[in-house]
Amino acid sequence: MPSPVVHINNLHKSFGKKHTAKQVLREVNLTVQPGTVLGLLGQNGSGKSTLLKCSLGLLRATDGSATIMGDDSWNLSAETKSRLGYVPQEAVSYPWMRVRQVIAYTAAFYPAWNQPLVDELCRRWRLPLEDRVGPLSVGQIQSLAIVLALGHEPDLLILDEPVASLDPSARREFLRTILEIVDDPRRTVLFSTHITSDLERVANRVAILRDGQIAFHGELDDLKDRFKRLRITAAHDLPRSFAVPSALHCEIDGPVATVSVRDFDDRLADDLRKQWSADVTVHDLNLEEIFVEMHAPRAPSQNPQFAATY
Ligand SMILES: Nc1ncnc2c1ncn2[C@@H]1O[C@H](COP(=O)(O)OP(=O)(O)OP(=O)(O)O)[C@@H](O)[C@H]1O
Repeated sequence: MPSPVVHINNLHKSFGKKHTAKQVLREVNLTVQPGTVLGLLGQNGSGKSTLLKCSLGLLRATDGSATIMGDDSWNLSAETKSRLGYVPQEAVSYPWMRVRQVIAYTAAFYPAWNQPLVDELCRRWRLPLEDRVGPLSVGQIQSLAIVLALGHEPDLLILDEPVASLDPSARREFLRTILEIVDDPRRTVLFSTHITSDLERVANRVAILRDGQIAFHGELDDLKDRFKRLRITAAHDLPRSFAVPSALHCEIDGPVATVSVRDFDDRLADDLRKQWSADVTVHDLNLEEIFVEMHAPRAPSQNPQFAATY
């Protein structure tokens, strides 16, 4: 097994003073191997940006640790920093400079700057090289930030909601670029997003933050194999006590039940067929549907087996 690019070990992060401290992350463990495209999902305020900043050493963990390429995040060496690219949610800019000048300024920090790649990305994203950065649109500033983070061809690219302000064609170009980058198995991408369809297109792994913890981390396909919607049509009306193991959500209408489950396997469908003399069909859920099911508010009594970690 190669050394992980990112390793987060039992990380806690709180903001504020002791008595009034607000805990945002607790017992977070996450390991990212080289060649991974990991999409980080979570509701607003779930701590995605905080986790990315702790990983990068931009925020200090309250407890636990994070390393990047084996280097402690809080004390990253210049060598490790030179192999990193980061696009924060609030992209830093130089409003008085022209786009061309910002690119040249940033390039000067990196001996191995790939100017042809930068030229190509500026062309694809139609960045106005002679315009000043200040009046650029939010989407143009975001595109510029991504170009600046890619110019030195980092081994690890960390992007915090990189496409939130991009139009559909710019988003498509961005996704194409990400796919090109990870064609090289040494490259790793970690990005947070709310756009689940984009994540499904480019990521091979997903991590879901919920209540300050990683509720799921694994392959996207594994997540989709586990979360299913069952339609159960029994011979007779189903009783009010009808329950399905690992159900997240259940609706009953006479003999028909529609149930979302988080731990599907074929035996579950067979057991239901036998127990209720039922016809059971199994339906796939897309990532957005899984995310919504995982976060849907439900009464504790509705599903006693429900647990925070999936
Ligand atoms: N410097 C800070 N001081 C105090 N609280 C903070 C600070 N930074 C973040 N928080 C709080 O931590 C929580 C998580 O914020 P964070 O920005 O990490 O969430 P997020 O998942 O990235 O949200 P979004 O999807 O809306 O961007 C929020 O409640 C936020 O107010």
